[in-house]
Amino acid sequence: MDVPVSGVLPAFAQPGDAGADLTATEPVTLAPGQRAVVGTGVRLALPDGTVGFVMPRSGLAAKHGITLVNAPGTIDSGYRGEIKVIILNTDSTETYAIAAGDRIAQLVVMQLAPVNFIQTEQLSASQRGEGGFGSTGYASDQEAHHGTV
Ligand SMILES: O=c1ccn([C@H]2C[C@H](O)[C@@H](COP(=O)(O)OP(=O)(O)OP(=O)(O)O)O2)c(=O)[nH]1
Ligand SMILES: [Mg+2]
Repeated sequence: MDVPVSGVLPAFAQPGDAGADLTATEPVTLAPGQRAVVGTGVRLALPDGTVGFVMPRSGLAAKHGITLVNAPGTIDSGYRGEIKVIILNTDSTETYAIAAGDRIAQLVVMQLAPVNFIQTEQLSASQRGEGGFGSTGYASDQEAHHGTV
């Protein structure tokens, strides 16, 4: 799909990538445990029926403990403001310095199913039923299928 962009163009690093990289417009230094809202300079007009998700970059996460507080951040199709990244340094000892132009997150655009929420008295039956939160067990050899929480 074509997505009109004003300002900075998100860029795919490789053909086939799901996420297009988002870069910081300004330098930011994050002390251990500190978060910051960082501009990307990207403004989009996502087509109706699509959503953008701002996702962490796994390299920054694995090497430096950098993640996003609200991962994934949701970009509504009607949003025309600057995409911002709510970045967090989870490392307990190391400060992390972001320079202007550094790739700090990635944008994944997806198509949505149209949804109408309809109030009802009774939901259809399913095999899972109300089971969740580990109801099927935690590992292949552990107590699986022991019912609901
Ligand atoms: O990581 C993010 C998350 C959101 N947004 C922008 C785009 C999105 O469309 C808007 C609102 O986001 P969300 O609905 O998650 O925030 P909210 O707290 O519910 O705000 P609102 O009342 O404006 O919906 O903020 C960003 O730029 N970056
Ligand atoms: Mg909202």
